[in-house]
Amino acid sequence: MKAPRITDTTLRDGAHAISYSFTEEQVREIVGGLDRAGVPVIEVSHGAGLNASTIQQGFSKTPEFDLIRAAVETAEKAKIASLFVPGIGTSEELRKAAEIGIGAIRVAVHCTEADVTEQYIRLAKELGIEAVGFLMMSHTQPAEVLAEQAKLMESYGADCVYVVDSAGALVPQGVRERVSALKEALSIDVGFHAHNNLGLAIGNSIAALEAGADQIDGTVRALGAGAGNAPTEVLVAALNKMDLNTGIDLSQLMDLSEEVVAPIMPGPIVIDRDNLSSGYAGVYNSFLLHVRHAAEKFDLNPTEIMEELGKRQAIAGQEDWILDVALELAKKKKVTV
Ligand SMILES: CC[C@H](O)CC(=O)C(=O)O
Ligand SMILES: [Mn+2]
Repeated sequence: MKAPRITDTTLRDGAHAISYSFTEEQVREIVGGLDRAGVPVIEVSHGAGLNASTIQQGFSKTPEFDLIRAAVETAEKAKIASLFVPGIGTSEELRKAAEIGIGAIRVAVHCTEADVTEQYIRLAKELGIEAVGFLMMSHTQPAEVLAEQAKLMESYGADCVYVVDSAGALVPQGVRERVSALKEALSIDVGFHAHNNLGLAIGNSIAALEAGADQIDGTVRALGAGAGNAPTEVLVAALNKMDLNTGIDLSQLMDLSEEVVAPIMPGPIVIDRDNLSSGYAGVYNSFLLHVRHAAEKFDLNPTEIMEELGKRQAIAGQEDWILDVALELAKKKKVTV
């Protein structure tokens, strides 16, 4: 097994957990710490990607291009990446981010919709930056389907394709099957992005590595949507124990986690009832904040909404279903009372 390339996405996936409130100062501090520790790729953007600061996705406190510029100015060695969801972001934002100096774009789509990434993966390559395909909600499809979708991304010029466990619903066997299928089908890198709803973010990342994954995501102190991600510092510690040297300084990462990231967090990331029910029902983690708001508004338990979204197989981009579901559940309750 070889050491993976680590991408830290605290400043992107973590934004979901703190209502998109990162400031330029926080970005400079976190990028500085990650860069000094030797993390090679740092992702910065709205949690739902470029141009996602909207009423549907949640408004950013600071314009994202200011955050991306701060990151690019701060990083001395690390490559700055951003996330891009076709339809939320447009070519204009992708060009602007490249102009500011990002070195990679991760193009994220539901895992059966690789065809909509073509235009953006090709544009990224024209702009001279790395292009990564991000197959979200990968638990919903069998390995063969994911491999076909990943092959499409490779044919558009992607440098890597990720299996993304958006709902934290996969177990190690499922991760192994999916990563192995992509490794067999592709000649580019394969990555894995975990969420911790079933307490398996680190275990699943190790399973991905055993199946040949080349790139793995983490977030400092697990700061990410819902149940959070694989904590980058824990991942590095586990890899060290496995004699896989990522070149990342563990003690600097632990300091960053304790002294810089923890104070920003409203509380520790835990697998509470909402997060466990979301992973168990296979619901997208980024829905959590919106589900909690809807539950409060309609006096419901967030778990009821999660279970119904799971039954309806809601995917990224269907945030508007959350209110519909909550309204329907509230009406039903009134009728039965
Ligand atoms: C498109 C936003 C989303 O949070 C991407 C991601 O990290 C995931 O699907 O897990
Ligand atoms: Mn995520």
